[in-house]
Parts: sequence; C-alpha cells; structure tokens
Amino acid sequence: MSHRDEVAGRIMVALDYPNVDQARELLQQLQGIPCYMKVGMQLYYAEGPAFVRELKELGYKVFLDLKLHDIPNTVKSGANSITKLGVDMINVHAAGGVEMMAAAMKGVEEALQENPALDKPIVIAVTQLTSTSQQMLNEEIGIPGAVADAVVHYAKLTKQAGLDGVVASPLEVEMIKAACGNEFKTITPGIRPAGSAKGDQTRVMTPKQALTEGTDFIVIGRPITTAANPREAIENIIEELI
Ligand SMILES: O=c1ccn([C@@H]2O[C@H](COP(=O)(O)O)[C@@H](O)[C@H]2O)c(=O)[nH]1
Repeated sequence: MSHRDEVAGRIMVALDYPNVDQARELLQQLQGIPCYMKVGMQLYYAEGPAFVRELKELGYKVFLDLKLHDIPNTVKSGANSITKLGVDMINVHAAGGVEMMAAAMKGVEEALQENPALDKPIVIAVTQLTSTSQQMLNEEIGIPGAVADAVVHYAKLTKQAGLDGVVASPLEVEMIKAACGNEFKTITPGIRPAGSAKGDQTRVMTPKQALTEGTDFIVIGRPITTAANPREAIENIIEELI
C-alpha cells in the first residue's frame, strides 16, 4: 500500500446526509480514495442497513456511528445486530458505564460465534463529545474538573470494559495514550483544516496537528461534505498529511 493510501485510510469521512442520493453523489466525487466511510444516525435512521451493505459491497471500511447508550441488556442486543451488518467499527457511550460497555462486547462476541465468517469490528466508546466545552462540562453536565481529565477517566473505564479505544478530541490523544497504552485506539472528530468554520465543535485541531498528536483516525464531515469541491477538499487534506 502506498503512503498516500495509508494516510487516506486514516481519514473517516462523515456521511452526514438525509438520504442515500446525496451520499452516493459524494461517493462518486471521492471515487478511488480509500478513506473510511462513517455512517451516523441521520443517514442510518433514514435509510437503514441497506446503504451500509452497499458501502461494504463497494469495498469501503465502514464506521457505523450509532453511539449506543442504554441499559446493558439492550446495548448487548443492539451491538449484536449491528455486528451482523459486517461493519468495521461500532461505538457506544462510555457514560453508560463498564457493565454496559462489557455487554456491548458480549453482543459482538455472540454475533461472531453465530457467524464465524464475520470479522470482529473495532469497538470504541465516546468519551466527551467534541462539541462539549469546559464550561458546558462543569456548569451544564455537572462534571467538575478539566475536560481532559473527564475524557481520560472514561478512556480508562473503556479499557477496563475490554473495548478497543475511544472517540475524543485530538487535544486529549497524548493523555489517553499515556493512560491506556499506544495500542488503545483514538478516533478523533473535531477536525478543522486551517480557516474552516468550527460550527458546533469546540475542541478542535487541524488534520496535521491531530496526526502529530498520534491519533489513529481523524473524522471529518462538513469541511469535506459542504465544500464547493469535496474531492479537492479531501485531496488538500491528504496532501497536507503526506
Ligand atoms: O465527539 C464526537 C463524536 C462524534 N462526532 C461525529 O463526527 C462527525 C464530525 O463532523 P464535522 O462535520 O466534521 O463536525 C459528525 O458525524 C459527528 O456526529 C463528533 O463530531 N464528535
């Protein structure tokens, strides 16, 4: 694999669209770029598993970003169902606690036992959303202390539950790796190329800074999907990274 393709494979494009027509248009524009595709709740709730299967048939690695968060038994069943779609990465909310996260892993394992042809997905947990600011964490959510400490606390719980890594801001990657080990994966949204609008994201870094911090994957949505020329936008990001 070329270095360029290896770098492209660490970019997860957030397909945050209301329907498959718009998502397919982006796929057309990004054809040949071996990035990960991330399907979130907007597209999945509108179109269901068929489009996820379509992405897999096209050869993409798929992160199904549904952020499961419920009682352990329900999360176990949900994780079991989505593992059967054959996706490469799934996630839960770390705020659900260790028992809930371990239940998700159990659901995944049972799906793999039922269908040994499936590859095990990477299972990760969301720590603190990258839209959460220091002030929101302390004053609205009611968690005292620094955001980074809250993130690392959730990362440790995630590791204890046997998951593979966490979603966090690239600002916290170094602390997470120091606390949980380099093999523990970090998937980082809150990525903003220089000059692009932050929107609702608060804990942001550029793609280059995020990889320099040692993150495993960067998640990028609007800076690509709302660009006048999405292909040029992702090519510019890849160029900056190689
Ligand atoms: O903490 C989180 C967890 C998930 N996301 C998701 O990543 C993308 C980011 O999109 P942008 O348009 O680049 O902001 C989006 O799908 C979120 O649901 C996140 O941003 N932060």
